[in-house]
Amino acid sequence: MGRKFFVGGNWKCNGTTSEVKKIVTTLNEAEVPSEDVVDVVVSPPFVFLAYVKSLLRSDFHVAAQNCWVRRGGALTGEISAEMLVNLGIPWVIIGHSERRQILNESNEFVGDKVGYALSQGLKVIACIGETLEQRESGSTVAVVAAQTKAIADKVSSWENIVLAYEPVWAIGTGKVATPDQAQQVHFELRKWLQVNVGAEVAASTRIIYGGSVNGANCKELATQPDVDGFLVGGASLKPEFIDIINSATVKKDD
Ligand SMILES: O=C(CO)COP(=O)(O)O
Repeated sequence: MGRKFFVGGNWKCNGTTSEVKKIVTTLNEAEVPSEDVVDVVVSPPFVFLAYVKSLLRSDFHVAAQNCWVRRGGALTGEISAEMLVNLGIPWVIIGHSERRQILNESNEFVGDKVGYALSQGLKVIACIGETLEQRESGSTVAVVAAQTKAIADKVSSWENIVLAYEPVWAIGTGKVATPDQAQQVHFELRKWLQVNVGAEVAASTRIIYGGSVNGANCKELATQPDVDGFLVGGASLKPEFIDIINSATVKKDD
């Protein structure tokens, strides 16, 4: 298969300077597989990006948690993709459910953002996922397909995209998707990419899982053939994030 494992740490709106320093020190001292085996990307709040980048070991990378949908300018409070490029920030998370839900970011808006960020040279962790209500009504696949389509409509190359499947009901709830539940949706997403984008993109695009991943449940999730890594919230602030990075070497089920 050859998809490199990807582990992202989304710190969300957390941290003080001293807490950030402590997390980075732990990461810098960790024994983990090489960059050939796993991509590790941590995403601090904007205000700590430059600081984290300056302290962080060179085999780990940083991501912003958002960026503006088009070129910067008279947009008080926003951060543009160009600024991230200027700071040497390689990655950005786009379309996280907290922004979709709390800040009403639509599928189209998220698709536009992904397209613009890629056009500026950023790599994108694009987030999708259904709510509990949508899952219970049986529309999970339709919801994530529509979210993915809005992204695919604005993207000509998938080379710099990681797709993060994060069921909303599993985020911050301690209610992790079972390995089967995650695998099922990842499989459907890969199939969607195959039919609607192409076989090569489907085979090479990393689809990572997010939602209550921790040091104890990561290994079993990592055995699933279509789970190519994780986007971790709460546990990325703790030393167990190292265990999650190390799940990159778990053997996949056939
Ligand atoms: O939203 C997430 C990562 O982007 C997941 O958060 P938790 O790992 O805290 O559930």
